[in-house]
Amino acid sequence: MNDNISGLILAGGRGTRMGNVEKGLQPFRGATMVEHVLRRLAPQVGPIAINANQNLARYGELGAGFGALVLPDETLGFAGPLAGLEAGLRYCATELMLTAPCDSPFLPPDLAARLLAALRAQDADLAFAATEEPGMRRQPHPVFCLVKKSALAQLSAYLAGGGRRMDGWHAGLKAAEVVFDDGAAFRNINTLGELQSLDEASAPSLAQLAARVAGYDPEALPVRHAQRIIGEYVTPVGAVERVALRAALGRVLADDIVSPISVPAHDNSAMDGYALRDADLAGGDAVTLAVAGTVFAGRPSGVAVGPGQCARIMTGAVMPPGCDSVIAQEHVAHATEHAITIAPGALRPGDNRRLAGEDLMAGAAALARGRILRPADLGLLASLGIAEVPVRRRLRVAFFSTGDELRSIGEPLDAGCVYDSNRYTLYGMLERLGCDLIDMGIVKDDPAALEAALRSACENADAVVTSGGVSVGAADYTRQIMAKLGEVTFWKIGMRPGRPLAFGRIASGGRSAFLFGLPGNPVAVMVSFYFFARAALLRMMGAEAAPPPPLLKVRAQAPIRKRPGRTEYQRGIVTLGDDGVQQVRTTGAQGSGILRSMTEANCMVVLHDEQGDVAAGELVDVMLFEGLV
Ligand SMILES: Nc1nc2c(c(=O)[nH]1)N[C@H]1C(S)=C(S)[C@@H](COP(=O)(O)OP(=O)(O)OC[C@H]3O[C@@H](n4cnc5c(N)ncnc54)[C@H](O)[C@@H]3O)O[C@H]1N2
Ligand code: MOO
Ligand SMILES: [Mg+2]
Repeated sequence: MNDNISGLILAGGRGTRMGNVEKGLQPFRGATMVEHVLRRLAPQVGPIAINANQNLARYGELGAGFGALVLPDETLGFAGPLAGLEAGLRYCATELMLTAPCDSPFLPPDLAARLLAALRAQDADLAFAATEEPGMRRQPHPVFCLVKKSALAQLSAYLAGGGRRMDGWHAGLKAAEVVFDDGAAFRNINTLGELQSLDEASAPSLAQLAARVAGYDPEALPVRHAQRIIGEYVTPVGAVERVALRAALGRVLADDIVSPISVPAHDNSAMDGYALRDADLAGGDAVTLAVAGTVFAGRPSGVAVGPGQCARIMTGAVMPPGCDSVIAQEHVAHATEHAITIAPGALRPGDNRRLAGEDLMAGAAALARGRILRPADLGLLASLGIAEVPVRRRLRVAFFSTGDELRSIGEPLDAGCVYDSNRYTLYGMLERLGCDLIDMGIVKDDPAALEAALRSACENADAVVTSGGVSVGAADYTRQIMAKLGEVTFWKIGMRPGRPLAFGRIASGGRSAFLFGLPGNPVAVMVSFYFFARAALLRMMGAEAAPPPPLLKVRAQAPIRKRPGRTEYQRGIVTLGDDGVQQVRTTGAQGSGILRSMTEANCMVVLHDEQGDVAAGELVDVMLFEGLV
């Protein structure tokens, strides 16, 4: 650390190349971009600050652990990095200041030391980094700059004259250019695509993940193993946006919310009644107290209550100093405007007093990141006075059906054809997860059409969900094309329905997307979605804290046939038995083409791998379709 150098992270831009997202706050390898820069820069400098013009509170929270202050530009209108440099230099209390942009998570650990050495050696006013790669022209990086505070006057004059060039302001000052040989260290991340691909570069391949599963057999893979591999392979999308409180319903919270205030802010009354001092009730006899005044909700208490006195108080009104409890007005033995009488034992010390912070204490964790915001969460955030929340951007999911036999609604149903229902169930399931959808219609069993559809889906979405063609039929080209476009694996899962499943990642046009190739049978597609795709998509949405729906134990109303060695998801109907206890029966025929079984059911009966036939009265696991919230 060099106490003679202040650090300044430049995060004041508008991130236009990232689609106006706040660059410094984008998640990257388990932290935000600005945190990566803080971690690298803080050890090289003394005081450190972040120049930002939006989301100041969030930068403040992230910087707090490094003792970093947040400095907005003093010039209006996003004048570029020089305005940040000016704000930093004005504030700077050391001889020198070192700047780095917030989108350079790999900056060199010896940046300060090397720039300082050159600045001293050449007796320069500033020193900045440059890189030289074999066969390329030398590239200056003027935002990685060590500059003397004394350069402030020249900078301010340049800005006042309308100048904006990072490499133009110091004409006339002595500048040292320091060549670093590690170009990658100065790599800045300009687009969300770059951010994502760098994040992915460190991820294990599907084959590596499969190798970690003991006894891995793609032809007979237990459900839990497939779920694990999928969960480890998918990665969350990075981008974060801030939305108004109401718009956050159903969205994934991107950051922990710490309570900025205590709720309630003051001790207050839980009843309309009289606030009093517990000491006055100590005798064990009936007590008469003089009414010293009245306290209404929404105002400071303003009433002094001495020994032998009480105050008339309304629900929610601030407790007067010295008062410990409240007696509800209907529990007072006798009351006039001026005095009340309380019978012995009518009240215990502390009754009906709500303590300041009993709901939430200032500084306490209110909501954890990764949570899907529900109605109660909106209310809780409102109670904290929070108007806007950071949420992950919506996941973009492209989906289509495959098969020559499929017809769209409105088309005549030719001989041997069926209407495409999977696209509608998929639409419903994806919409309920809160994804942005790209419905790509029906794609024929034709290699060129399939390839074009998969490429386009991959270039426009984070995830691609298809149905059909993943089994072994002669016209199923889907597998072949999927495998051609990326790392895709084809499993036979030990389950029913939903045995065949394709999963992986495909790439096209410099973009990649996770692929879920679900089986074509109308029940199989839903079961595969619920038990594989759903959790994976939630993870991609950043919803780590969203718990899976619970399994409940319910009594089987009749025997259920089940073959050991595979997981069965039978469609069930939970009802209330005559004895008032819940019971479940199956919907009857469980064929994976019988979609009616899904509409009749209100739950899935989950029969695990090792389970065999179920006797009437035995408890089975069920997962209810409808959640309350
Ligand atoms: N020899 C084998 N045959 C099959 C196996 C197997 O292991 N060996 N697995 C069976 C299982 S289990 C399933 S599930 C299906 C899955 O097949 P595909 O994913 O290849 O799907 P398709 O052949 O395209 O279609 C199956 C079935 O579903 C109907 N379908 C497809 N898409 C839709 C849609 N969008 N809307 C409505 N119905 C749809 C399609 O007409 C077929 O009847 O393979 C078994 N065979
Ligand atoms: O198991 Mo398939 O998925 O019959 O429907
Ligand atoms: Mg097939």
